[in-house]
Amino acid sequence: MDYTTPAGTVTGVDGIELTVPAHGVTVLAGPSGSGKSTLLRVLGLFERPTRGAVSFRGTDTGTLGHRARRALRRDHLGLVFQNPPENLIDHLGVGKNLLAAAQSTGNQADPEAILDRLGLGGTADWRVTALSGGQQQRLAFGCALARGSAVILADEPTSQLDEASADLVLDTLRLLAGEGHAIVVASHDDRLIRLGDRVAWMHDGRLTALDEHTGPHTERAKP
Ligand SMILES: Nc1ncnc2c1ncn2[C@@H]1O[C@H](COP(=O)(O)OP(=O)(O)OP(=O)(O)O)[C@@H](O)[C@H]1O
Repeated sequence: MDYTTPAGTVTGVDGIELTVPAHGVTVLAGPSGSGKSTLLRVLGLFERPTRGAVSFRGTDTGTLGHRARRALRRDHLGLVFQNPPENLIDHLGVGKNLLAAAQSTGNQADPEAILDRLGLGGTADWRVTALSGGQQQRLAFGCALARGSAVILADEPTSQLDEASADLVLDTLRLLAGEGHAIVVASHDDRLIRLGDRVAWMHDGRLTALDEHTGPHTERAKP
């Protein structure tokens, strides 16, 4: 993925070969500037790669037109940004955010049931601004659930949160992965890296190691 800048061409990621399984948590890890967010945007079909291909369930998304890509993104992919308020519609209440998310894909959703599962029971009538950052972030994952997103992509979802709120987001990721969603998350957070079923280590825009994790979650060393 190349970017044209006043200083010349900058390569965000290059030569990445990665298969994201339909279930479990895949963490994109690596230092700042290693290409995690770029890869997430390419996987989330927000950017077309300059070279190479991104396939979803066997379809090369490069062969799709703009509308078909947008429909695929809307119906199957949920993106959760780093900054909690960016993920929500602030003039709608908590429950209405979930309903709006479900309606955007023609899905049926039970806001109360989703809120209960996320530990946010009883907040359906609250304004989203009355929720803490961690609660807003969990609601953003709830919106991806309401949309019925098979793949949920999240960029540094714990970086703006205190430790206790981040813990609750980690619980939410475990819950979603346990319910059969594919989670792809870019993060520096060691606890999130330990939670991953697989960790794609990145450096200078390249994939340097893929750490598959099959047993109970344990500490893992950075390559
Ligand atoms: N829109 C853009 N225009 C120009 N260069 C970009 C753009 N997006 C990313 N880059 C460049 O691509 C490289 C990878 O950036 P990226 O943001 O993907 O890294 P990152 O690992 O997510 O970093 P961080 O952890 O700091 O968010 C960097 O050199 C960055 O400057």
